[in-house]
Amino acid sequence: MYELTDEQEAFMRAEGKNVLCACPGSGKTYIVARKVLKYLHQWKKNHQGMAVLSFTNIASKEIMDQIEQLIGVSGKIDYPHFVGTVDSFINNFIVLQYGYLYNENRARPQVTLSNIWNYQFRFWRTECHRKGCSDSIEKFYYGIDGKLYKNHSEVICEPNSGRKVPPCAQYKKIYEKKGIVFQSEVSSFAYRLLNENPCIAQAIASRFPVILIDEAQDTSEEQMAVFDLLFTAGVEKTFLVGDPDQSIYEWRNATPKCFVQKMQEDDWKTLMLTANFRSSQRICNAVRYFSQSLEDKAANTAKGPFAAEEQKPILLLHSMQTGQEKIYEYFKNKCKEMEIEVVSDKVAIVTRSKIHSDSDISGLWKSSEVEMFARSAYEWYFGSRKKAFSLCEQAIYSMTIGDLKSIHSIEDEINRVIPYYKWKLGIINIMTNYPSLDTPISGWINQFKCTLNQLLESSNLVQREGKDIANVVKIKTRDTKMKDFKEKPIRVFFEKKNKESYTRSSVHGVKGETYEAVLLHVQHQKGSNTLTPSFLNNGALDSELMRIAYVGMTRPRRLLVVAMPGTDKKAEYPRFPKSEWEHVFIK
Ligand SMILES: Nc1ncnc2c1ncn2[C@@H]1O[C@H](COP(=O)(O)OP(=O)(O)OP(=O)(O)O)[C@@H](O)[C@H]1O
Repeated sequence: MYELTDEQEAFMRAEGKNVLCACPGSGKTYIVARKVLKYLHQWKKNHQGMAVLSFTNIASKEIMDQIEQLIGVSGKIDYPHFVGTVDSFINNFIVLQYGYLYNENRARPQVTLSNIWNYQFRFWRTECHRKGCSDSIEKFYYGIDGKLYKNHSEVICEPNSGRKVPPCAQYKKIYEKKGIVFQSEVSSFAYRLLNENPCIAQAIASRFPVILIDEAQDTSEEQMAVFDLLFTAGVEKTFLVGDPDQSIYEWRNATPKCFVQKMQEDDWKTLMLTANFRSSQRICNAVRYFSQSLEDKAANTAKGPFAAEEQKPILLLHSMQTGQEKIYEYFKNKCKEMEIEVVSDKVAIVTRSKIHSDSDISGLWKSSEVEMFARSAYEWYFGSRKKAFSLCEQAIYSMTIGDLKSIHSIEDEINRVIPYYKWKLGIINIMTNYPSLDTPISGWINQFKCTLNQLLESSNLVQREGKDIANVVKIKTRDTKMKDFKEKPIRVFFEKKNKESYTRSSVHGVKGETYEAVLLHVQHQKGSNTLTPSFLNNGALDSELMRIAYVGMTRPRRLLVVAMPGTDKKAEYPRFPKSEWEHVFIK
């Protein structure tokens, strides 16, 4: 066990309601594991436990692994405690247990991703069909404010003459009565349950008197509203651990706002971890310009084994014509000069761009179609919706119509079988129902099989011989090199590419990781949500894009290089002052 810093000690002593704002490399998982261990040793209650929550199964597993390392034996934290994801906590302990109160049969609700029931409803209007509302009831949900939303926008619809509520709201009632809860509304449903039934909130608070949320900067507003009700209902000890500067999952409704707000509330105590055990002091000094939390504050203190590294971070400026290989060559040579071995767990080249090459497991995908679906899902969530559509379309075409190789125009071929506009809607329906990319790959495949089955059944498309779902949607079952690959979230198989000697990854793919040297490559790309030199120098610190840059820059221990176009030697780079950054020009 490490000797703890004063700040870490303060966290170990803390009781009541606490927010721990922890800088990169401060050992969040380590200190969470120590805290949990401390409580486990003291625990005397048989039917009340701790809830130790994070956002992905992988993160939960990391906490468990860390605890095992500390106690030196492998085991499981079992009843009465719960270690798992925020989603599974809300599903299992709130929605599935008490949701029966809101349906007519008093049955356990069904949480679902897609609408497989298609209940009949006579009152749709032409406009409802035109806007696509009649076909997408799973996109409607009540927010915690009680208002009806579709795709994050409030539904503002003039009710039919004589009707008090719009048809979508009436249709939604039918589903509600049958106990069908769509995944998108689980948190707001849980909120409503607790809000309208304070005794349930009290029961859960009493079942879990200690709640600890790791990576709490990624809590959505709805999730935080649910936890707020539990906190006020009597949870005795609460710990929100996170770093608002590292919130990079807005696409799944994560927002650092809730976390930051707690830091400002009087009844919450804010604790800080400002010692960085990962990076050199020079890196800590240089990256503070990209952190909102450190605006007008001192840099974090480097306390790790490379705290005193002499090498300044490098701003590598090149012309628009400079080839990528030249930039990488410079970086690799610099690594060699610093005696950093260029291997994938020590050296990483990261970009903001979202799509990367395939997994490291050979023969992972058992058909070209399943790979296209998985790739399409990755594009759908992280990349280009157009690419996602094209991949999904090709996979469905190959499963139901014919060989892709022999066709000239996919649209013409499809039109022979089914009107293209109907086909297009079908594809969109499949994509909007892709399971989350945080699902472990084997679970993702199983969930996707069910969704695809339902969606193909509801269309008139017939699967070709040998191309049925069971044959096509399949992955490898065993791998000798990576035995636990089935437990890994599916996104992992697209985020990294370790085939070269170094790691190549999107910033999302290296979140939480440590390397000796990192090159953040600011590629020149068109588009509003890309990193550019001007954004890095002048962009808002509270934007997700800046946080993505910050996460990338805070991964290395010894060498940080940021490469971007810039040939004017007199140009100003306000966030890369020469006192902290070495400016290097290459042609
Ligand atoms: N008191 C301590 N003394 C020495 N090392 C420590 C101490 N506390 C934590 N550490 C180590 O510091 C390292 C911190 O890195 P880690 O990746 O866990 O940080 P983190 O907070 O998760 O960072 P990030 O949020 O940037 O991913 C870990 O290896 C951890 O074991």
